[in-house]
Amino acid sequence: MEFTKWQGCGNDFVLIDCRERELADYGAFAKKVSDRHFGIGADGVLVVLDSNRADYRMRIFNTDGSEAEMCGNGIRCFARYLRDHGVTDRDKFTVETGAGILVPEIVRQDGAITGVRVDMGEPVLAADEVPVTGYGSGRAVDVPIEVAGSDWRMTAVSMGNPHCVVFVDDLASVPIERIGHLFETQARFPKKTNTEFVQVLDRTHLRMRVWERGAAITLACGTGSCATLVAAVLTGRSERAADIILDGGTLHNEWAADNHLYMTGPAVEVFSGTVEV
Ligand SMILES: N[C@@H](CCC[C@H](N)C(=O)O)C(=O)O
Repeated sequence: MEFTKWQGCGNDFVLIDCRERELADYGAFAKKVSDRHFGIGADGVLVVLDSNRADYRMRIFNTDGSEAEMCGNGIRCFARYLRDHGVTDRDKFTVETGAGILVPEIVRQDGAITGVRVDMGEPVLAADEVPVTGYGSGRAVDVPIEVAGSDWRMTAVSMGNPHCVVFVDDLASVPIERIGHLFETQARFPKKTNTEFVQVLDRTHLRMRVWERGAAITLACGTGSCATLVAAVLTGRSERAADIILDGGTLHNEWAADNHLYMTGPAVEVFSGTVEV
């Protein structure tokens, strides 16, 4: 099977176009090819499919084989694949995802593609829809949570997939390698969770590191960057537009007046090849 390898802010993906040929088990494929020693190496697998509700459909599988509802860095790579490989001749189109129908748009400067801007839809804040339990059905904003024997404060946001946003004073002192998995599997999150640890640099610059559900530490998380902005605005920490500075690059996000999140950032093809399935 032919594949292309992509990265957006260092969050990397194997992309396969399955419009002509579906695989029997995408989860098993993702587990196998994501392995950095025995496979191609990636944070997940993106699958291009036809849709009867939108122009295209994207599915995303984590390195552990689980399927996620959405992937922010992934949808930018997905959009550039469609444009660069001539699948579409349009710069703006609709993509069906597990988080609904989203709209990426190719960004150009003097004609050259510089990135992708995505209408990421509206954040979901109702606790039972994130889902997170134990905080009623209202919003879980700046609420206490116990993880790894310590008391933390977090804001729960769904961008189609669940996020737990934790603001800290000193990001460098947070042992994410040790505690990330304990946040992911905290019993209050019935579908597990992605966790963003965030240090506010100023009202338009937020430094974020992530532990991703089903994939562990990655260099960036697009949906997580949107959840971070929402949590920062709701807790009075930032303006409604900010740069989210990740280990692998920077995303510019805006929570606009229409309640939609708009995320802008890079998407780069790294190499292509053929893999046995
Ligand atoms: N890296 C992604 C998110 C991928 C899915 C996530 N691990 C989950 O299980 O929800 C992004 O850029 O949003």
